[in-house]
Amino acid sequence: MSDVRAAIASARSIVVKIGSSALTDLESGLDRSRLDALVDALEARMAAGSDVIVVSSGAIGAGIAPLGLRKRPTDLATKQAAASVGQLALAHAWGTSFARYRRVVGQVLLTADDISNRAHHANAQRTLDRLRSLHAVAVVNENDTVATNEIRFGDNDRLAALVAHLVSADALVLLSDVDGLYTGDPRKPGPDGRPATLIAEVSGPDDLDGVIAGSGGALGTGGMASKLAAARLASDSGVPVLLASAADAAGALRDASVGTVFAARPERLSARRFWVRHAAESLGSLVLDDGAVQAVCLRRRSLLAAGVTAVHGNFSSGDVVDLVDTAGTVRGRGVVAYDADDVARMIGRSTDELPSDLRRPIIHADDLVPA
Ligand SMILES: Nc1ncnc2c1ncn2[C@@H]1O[C@H](COP(=O)(O)OP(=O)(O)O)[C@@H](O)[C@H]1O
Ligand SMILES: N[C@@H](CCC(=O)OP(=O)(O)O)C(=O)O
Repeated sequence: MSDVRAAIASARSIVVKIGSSALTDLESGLDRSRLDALVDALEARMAAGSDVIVVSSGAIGAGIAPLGLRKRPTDLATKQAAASVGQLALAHAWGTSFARYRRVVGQVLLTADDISNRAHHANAQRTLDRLRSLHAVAVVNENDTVATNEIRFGDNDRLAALVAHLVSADALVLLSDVDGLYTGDPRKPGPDGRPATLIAEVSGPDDLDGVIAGSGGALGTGGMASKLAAARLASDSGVPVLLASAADAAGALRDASVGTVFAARPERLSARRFWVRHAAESLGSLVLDDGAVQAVCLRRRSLLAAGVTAVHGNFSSGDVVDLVDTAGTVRGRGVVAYDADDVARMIGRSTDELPSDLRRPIIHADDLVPA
């Protein structure tokens, strides 16, 4: 067995995320027998000595049938209404299913803001920790009814990876309707007409070269791209990831013998760099010329005004901004040292042309993270 699988199999604390497609269908809503099978597998892992936090999608999926809607809503207000109906059913179903084992469940609803904001972050951490010490299972979901387009998590894959980071979990398990990462969407033939093949282990970004991460099904939201982004986020915080089918939950949780595993990076990203890359919301962007992209994103130098060609957004000193190249691709992120209007006055000028109070780099190398 590979080292990564062994680490996941023996992880003391794990976060397990279950996608909408694994728990709900369009016509019948929540599938209780599938949920019971998942709870059996989770309970077996807990009986073997692991602490488990569940991140459960499915609120919108569970709210579709009771509201008489025929497909997954696309507008925010209907999604939020469906989530408010479905979350009640979802939390109740988790509670009833775990009650078969006399296990108590606590519902934890979070938004992206709760992870970026230090005070909320500490509260969420404390609640999760206390639920664990009381032997209750936390069932986490995005707080859909208060989340807006701007602040909502891209999806629960990201939320699950942020929760794994928050509680310093030893492993993250993503359970979906697909049995792992394929070279392309397994529902479609690849560009050469051949079927996509399963990738058993991803050791680093090079293993993803040529992989096509497509969109999700009728009920899922994130698709494979969001699972890869979540795996990267977890890997940056030193957490290995297993992606498997919810139908294989028993094997996935027993010995990590199924699906695709993603190795954690050897050294965790520092807390500051992690926050810049993953938690903070970007409030603007700076366009960099080719020389600045090379210096900053590849050679990790500080960003000077001379390499910036345009500035967008209304940010203040201390905010996080995206760094984009001239083709519009995001190449990194950083904490900007000046307000947007100061940056606008400085761009394209060499340091000795600038007044003495504007001679610090626009972004210091320690505050920069490549994409
Ligand atoms: N490269 C790929 N490998 C595996 N699945 C892929 C890939 N590209 C796209 N997919 C699709 O992504 C789907 C899983 O995403 P999604 O429906 O959002 O799941 P969930 O509801 O579990 O979050 C799979 O059913 C699969 O069809
Ligand atoms: N929070 C929402 C959607 C979450 C979501 O990311 O869905 P999925 O891609 O199936 O994990 C819900 O519970 O329906």
